[in-house]
Amino acid sequence: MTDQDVPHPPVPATQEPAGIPPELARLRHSIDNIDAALVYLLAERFKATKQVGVLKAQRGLPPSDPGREERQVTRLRALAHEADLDPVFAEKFLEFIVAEVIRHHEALAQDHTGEA
Ligand SMILES: O=C(O)C(=O)C[C@]1(C(=O)O)C=C[C@@H](O)C=C1
Repeated sequence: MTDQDVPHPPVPATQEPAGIPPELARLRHSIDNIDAALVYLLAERFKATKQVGVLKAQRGLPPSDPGREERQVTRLRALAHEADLDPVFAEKFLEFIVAEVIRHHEALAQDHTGEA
């Protein structure tokens, strides 16, 4: 059984202490919504990369693809620029995620090698 199989109630927004300025409470509520969206978006990305990992393991392809990463970084930096987000931060964020994906791919490749 995985964590995803366990029924759980909807996750409420964070509980803020009484007496904080309403503007701060409103902004924090918005931040909570954005964080929730980020978590769901990341979960979808990892679902897709897991399938990529299986495909690569089955075909004996290397877990990482530096050429693809370079193209992604170029595109992401341009998007960040357009969106008024620090491109250096955007690149670091992608690097952080991709490093985790590669770790997953390596584990899948290991499992695949271990199969009879
Ligand atoms: O596109 C791939 O080949 C992937 O394995 C996915 C991904 C990514 O997370 O975007 C991860 C590792 C690769 O080095 C490049 C990209």
